[in-house]
Amino acid sequence: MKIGIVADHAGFEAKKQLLNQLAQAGYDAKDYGAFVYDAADDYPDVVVPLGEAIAKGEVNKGIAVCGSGVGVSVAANKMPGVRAALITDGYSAHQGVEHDDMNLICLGGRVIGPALIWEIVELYLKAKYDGGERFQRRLDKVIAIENKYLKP
Ligand SMILES: O=C(CO)[C@H](O)[C@H](O)[C@H](O)COP(=O)(O)O
Repeated sequence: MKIGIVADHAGFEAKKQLLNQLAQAGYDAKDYGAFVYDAADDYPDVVVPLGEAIAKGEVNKGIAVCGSGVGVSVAANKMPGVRAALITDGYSAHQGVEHDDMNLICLGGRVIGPALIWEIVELYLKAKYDGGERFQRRLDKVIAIENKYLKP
């Protein structure tokens, strides 16, 4: 499984810590930026390269961190193929993958601490899409919305 990670300035420290934790746990994680701390960077610029990598299939699961997790999730959900959600608890971290095939988890570096972030990320990465009939029916409806409103 290929993992991609991004953060703006408000998630920069959390990303650094996560990259270490992911490497220690044996995950193949690629950093898509920001590569230097810049208090004036903007979450849409930061999340787009990861959204593109998800859309192209270069990344199976993404992690995006900003201050609240709201900005990156709003921006990323404008990109076809990206199913992003702001997650603050363990249940949603795995259920979002199992039921909804979430492929980008968005976290608030100013909201939740490092221990909870890692607990959430581990649950997210270990979870697999269930693929059951009702989940696929709903996902197909989400894809139909995407095709109607997001694609030219
Ligand atoms: O948290 C966010 C909103 O959802 C943004 O992504 C930014 O991290 C936040 O707005 C940054 O705030 P700052 O005052 O510019 O540091």
